[in-house]
Amino acid sequence: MADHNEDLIDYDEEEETLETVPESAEVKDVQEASDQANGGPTEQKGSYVSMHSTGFRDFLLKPELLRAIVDCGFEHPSEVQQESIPQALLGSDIISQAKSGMGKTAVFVLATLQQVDPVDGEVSVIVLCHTRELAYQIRNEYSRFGKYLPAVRTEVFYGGTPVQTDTEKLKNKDTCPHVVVGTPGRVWGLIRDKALDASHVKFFVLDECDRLLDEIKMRRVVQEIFKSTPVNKQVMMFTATMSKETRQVCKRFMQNPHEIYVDDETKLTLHGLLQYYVELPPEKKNRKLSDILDTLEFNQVCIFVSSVQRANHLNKLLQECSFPSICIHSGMPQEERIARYKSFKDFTHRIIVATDIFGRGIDVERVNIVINYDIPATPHDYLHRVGRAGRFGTKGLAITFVSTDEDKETLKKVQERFEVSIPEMPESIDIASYMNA
Ligand SMILES: Nc1ncnc2c1ncn2[C@@H]1O[C@H](COP(=O)(O)OP(=O)(O)OP(=O)(O)O)[C@@H](O)[C@H]1O
Repeated sequence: MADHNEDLIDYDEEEETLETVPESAEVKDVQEASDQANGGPTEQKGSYVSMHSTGFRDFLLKPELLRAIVDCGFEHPSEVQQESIPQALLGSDIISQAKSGMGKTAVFVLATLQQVDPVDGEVSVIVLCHTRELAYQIRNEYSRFGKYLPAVRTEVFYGGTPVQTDTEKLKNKDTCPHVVVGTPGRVWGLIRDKALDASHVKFFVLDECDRLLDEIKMRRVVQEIFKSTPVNKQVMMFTATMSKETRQVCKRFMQNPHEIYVDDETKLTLHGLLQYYVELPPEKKNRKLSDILDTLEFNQVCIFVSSVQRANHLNKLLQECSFPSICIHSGMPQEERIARYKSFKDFTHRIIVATDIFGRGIDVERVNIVINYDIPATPHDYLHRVGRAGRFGTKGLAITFVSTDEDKETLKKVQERFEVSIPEMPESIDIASYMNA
């Protein structure tokens, strides 16, 4: 099959208008009731995640899922899990917005695994996201949480890989997945070519939904997939950032959705994250970067740049200076992209130079420093990129290089929008302030 939708996978995000989202009254009620029942919210893990004494057990999940949750080392649900999982399990459509790294993935993975009734040869769940690496990561989350539910098969389908392999899996009853995770281009290609029969889908999930729906080309593809599924299904959407307009677009895919906004816009900044900027001319960026990497302690670092070419160049330069770096961007073969994602996740490399394909959703626990070598295009992008450090309330550090008036303007917008003060990077930074003990 011609792979003509592949260009939809990596695209430039457009500027969006943000607005403050108040916590919905209903969410507040649930929250208050839960706090009362549990003697108030509690702080756990010595971190910045607000937890509740309610446990995963209270969600009445299947024992197989509870076992897997224990294996994952999850002790308590985070706030977004606390708010969203019970609603999702009731079958209502949900839009769930919460800070980066607070466990939104587990909400839909657990909710779908709990509810799915696997029938061989039928795809029951479709999960869409905007990059191939994220799709791969989500499939792995299905494997982690579904390890004691062997009857439920999950597959990931994305572009840049042989379509024949996907088609073969889908046409054989014994290998046809019950859960399909994928990027819109490939999933639509498979449906359009009748390799994937979406007529049994009961759960439709969009992760990073604003990214999937804001850009008109991508939205059209998502719409096509949506239209090929039955009317009666549960629709769930997740993101950390969403404009008022996007929220309206999301709602058009849903029936009376339960809207869960754990954090209003000004609270989306991660509390465990130290944020600084460095003002410097472009020609001094390399020197400064090298100084930072030499001086600061880090477990793993993500360095974001604005283009494929700059990623290649900077990575080469770092390697020539003996820094253990790799790069990842859309200009490399798909297998190579996944291999690099894995080697970074497995701690084989400690520094990754990346374009925005790595800016959202990607979860690498040990990343404690993010460097915006090139400032991101929008405040939303900023929030997602720096959210790669400080996952699940851990400490982290984000440093943004600012060179032009435009860069300064973007930084100003970030500070205004998220009510955060980003000071100039001091001469020295206390290790304890950004390294977890
Ligand atoms: N209840 C929990 N207890 C401990 N760790 C958790 C819990 N829930 C999620 N995590 C871990 O927190 C990390 C972040 O989770 P996840 O990637 O789902 O965040 P997210 O909200 O989707 O972030 P983003 O907006 O960046 O995509 C993951 O490593 C996940 O395994």
